[in-house]
Amino acid sequence: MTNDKTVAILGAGAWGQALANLAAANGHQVRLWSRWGTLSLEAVLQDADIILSAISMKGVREVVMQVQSFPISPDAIFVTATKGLEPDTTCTPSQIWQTAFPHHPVVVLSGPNLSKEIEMELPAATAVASNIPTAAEAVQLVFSSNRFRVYTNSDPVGVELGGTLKNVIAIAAGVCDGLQLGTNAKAGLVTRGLTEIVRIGTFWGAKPETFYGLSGLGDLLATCNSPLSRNYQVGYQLAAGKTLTEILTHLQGTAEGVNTCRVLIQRARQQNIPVPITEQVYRLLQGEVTPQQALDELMLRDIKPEYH
Ligand SMILES: NC(=O)C1=CN([C@@H]2O[C@H](COP(=O)(O)OP(=O)(O)OC[C@H]3O[C@@H](n4cnc5c(N)ncnc54)[C@H](OP(=O)(O)O)[C@@H]3O)[C@@H](O)[C@H]2O)C=CC1
Ligand SMILES: O=C(CO)COP(=O)(O)O
Repeated sequence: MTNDKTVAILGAGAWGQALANLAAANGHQVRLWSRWGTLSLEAVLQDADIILSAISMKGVREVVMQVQSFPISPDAIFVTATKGLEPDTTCTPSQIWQTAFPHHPVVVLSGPNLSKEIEMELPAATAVASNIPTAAEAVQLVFSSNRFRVYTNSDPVGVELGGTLKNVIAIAAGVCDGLQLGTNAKAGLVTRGLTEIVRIGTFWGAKPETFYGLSGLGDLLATCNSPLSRNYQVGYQLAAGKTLTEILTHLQGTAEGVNTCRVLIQRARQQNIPVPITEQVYRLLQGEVTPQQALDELMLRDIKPEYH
């Protein structure tokens, strides 16, 4: 390859490692950083063309502040692959990166990308979105291969929110399967979940069509149907009667939907956006309702037109 890039990947969790492997397989020089690793953050960042964060939401701001204290290439492109919302500010990860680095392009990478399948070298597709088309195209080139098809997209807000908001619906889908409610119920839930995502996302500035693409519908299909999804697993185990504390103690990796649901409810209530599924997931996570009560609440809401 003639156009090799130096790629710094921050976060050596499941997703950071999978993305590092994809870039390395394309011949790029990859430096993977974890707070427990042997490489210093300063060394990882030095002269990097691409700085990709796969840090879980709870660590994003802390890592952003650390990165700010080291020299980086003036041409560096930031990529965020985190799917979450910050509790206190309700900011998305890309907003945090962009505010900290206003003179650098920020690209959002999101799609139906269960990391275990990608590590098994199964084919997958994703979207890279930015307001700066050349930045998205540069990131597309770094990760594209015969097993990872990368599409550019010009709606970073929508792509980021698609990947983030679907985690709440994936928890609900896990509950649906855990209660053995059947295929009709699941189809109804996921479809109305998408309506809810479009409603919130467009209110927050995204283009509606983005949610019918890879990071919205695509990621909903993946996470609402796969036991590999940690968010789905949370819902499935809640349906089996486990407490959230028990589930999170034994869960491998991060289920961002738990935190996202709380942030989402806070913001949706402030802004009067109807989010009935998210509301029931929230009450379930708070221990205020049982899975069966949450289902009954959803089914017995006031009847209404489908499009309203
Ligand atoms: N796994 C997947 O299939 C996919 C995940 N994602 C998203 O990517 C993000 C990461 O997910 P995943 O890799 O699965 O999660 P993991 O829990 O496996 O990894 C989280 C990573 O964040 C790091 N981290 C968290 N807090 C800090 C901090 N304060 N300082 C430094 N590092 C920190 C962890 O470091 P340490 O190990 O040192 O704790 C770890 O490297 C999530 O937002 C997730 O939604 C997106 C697409 C696919
Ligand atoms: O976002 C993901 C796949 O696209 C990963 O889903 P989970 O975080 O639920 O495992």
